[in-house]
Amino acid sequence: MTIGKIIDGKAFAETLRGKVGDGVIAFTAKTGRKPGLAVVLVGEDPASSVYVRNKGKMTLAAGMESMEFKLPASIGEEELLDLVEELNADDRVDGILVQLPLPAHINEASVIGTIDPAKDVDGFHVVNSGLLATGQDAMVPCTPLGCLMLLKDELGDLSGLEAVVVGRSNIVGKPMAQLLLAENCTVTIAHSRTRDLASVVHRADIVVAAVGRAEMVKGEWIKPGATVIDVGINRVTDTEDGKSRIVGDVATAEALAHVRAITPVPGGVGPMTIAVLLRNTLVAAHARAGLAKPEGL
Ligand SMILES: NC(=O)C1=CN([C@@H]2O[C@H](COP(=O)(O)OP(=O)(O)OC[C@H]3O[C@@H](n4cnc5c(N)ncnc54)[C@H](OP(=O)(O)O)[C@@H]3O)[C@@H](O)[C@H]2O)C=CC1
Ligand SMILES: Nc1nc(=O)c2c([nH]1)NC[C@@H]1CN(c3ccc(C(=O)N[C@@H](CCC(=O)O)C(=O)O)cc3)C=[N+]21
Repeated sequence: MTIGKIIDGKAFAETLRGKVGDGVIAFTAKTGRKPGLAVVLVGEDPASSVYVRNKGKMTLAAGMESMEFKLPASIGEEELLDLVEELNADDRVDGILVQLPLPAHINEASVIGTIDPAKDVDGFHVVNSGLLATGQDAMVPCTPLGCLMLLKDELGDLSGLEAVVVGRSNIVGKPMAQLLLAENCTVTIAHSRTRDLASVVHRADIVVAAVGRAEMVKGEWIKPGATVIDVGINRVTDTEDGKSRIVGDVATAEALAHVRAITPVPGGVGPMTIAVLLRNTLVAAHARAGLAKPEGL
């Protein structure tokens, strides 16, 4: 039996971060300042704290300015909106990321809608999602853009391929579908009300799983030779050693016998998300400084 390839997202992300680092040096030489990324974390969600710490570390390693704002979960919406306005007005800040989800008493859409679209390095503002949906130059959400980079690296031209995106969130599923459509894929978006998910997935040359359910996409659902991108980050407790580890939305071990290539969890899409965040921040810094878009990113 042939076994599929495991796509090394970690290595790809490292290369991308290296290119971003070169771009940062050039930007700093031209403008006399470093690109700046502000990350806002509300509450104490331990998983979120890990992402924020990693992002902060990588931002500094790429030569950028990192600003972190840790706010208590009890903060009012007005106060959070005021902070976003301050960051909008701060010239040192090129990118603003407000970690999601926010506590239930805060309206996420109002917070995202308050971010200056030019600093919206997550690409979540309706201006950016609208630009993406209409085929215009936009800030593109980091995770889907990272997935697309891996797919193009693996497959080259995606034109005409059948793509199935499982999940329709605003942060992963929907923008992923838009990107694949722009690459001329025939795109299906599946979700919790989809009937016979197994046979929908079985049509796909490209499967992107962004569900948030540990190993729900089974190996036998995958069409032989398909390429699978596993976005899921699910913390599970190992039944054998009782230790906690993270797994994706795809049953990877089973899927390996069917796929052409698949991203692992960890070491697949996650590191790409952070690398693209830095890339988007560098791109935003160039646009705000009136400089041409950096090449090769
Ligand atoms: N690696 C990375 O960088 C990132 C990873 N993630 C991870 O990706 C996963 C998805 O994240 P996100 O999009 O924010 O999640 P959401 O919970 O916002 O969306 C999940 C989607 O999956 C669908 N879904 C849920 N259950 C099923 C089911 N049984 N069958 C088919 N579809 C189903 C939902 O459908 P419906 O709309 O009908 O409810 C929904 O559209 C999570 O594990 C998250 O942790 C997220 C962001 C970045
Ligand atoms: N405004 C906003 N933007 C986001 O992009 C955003 C967010 N909110 N909320 C949470 C999700 C999740 N997310 C991840 C980023 C990196 C890894 C990552 O680096 N993962 C590594 C390590 C995982 C580990 O071992 O813990 C990996 O998969 O190899 C995972 C998940 C970004 N998100």
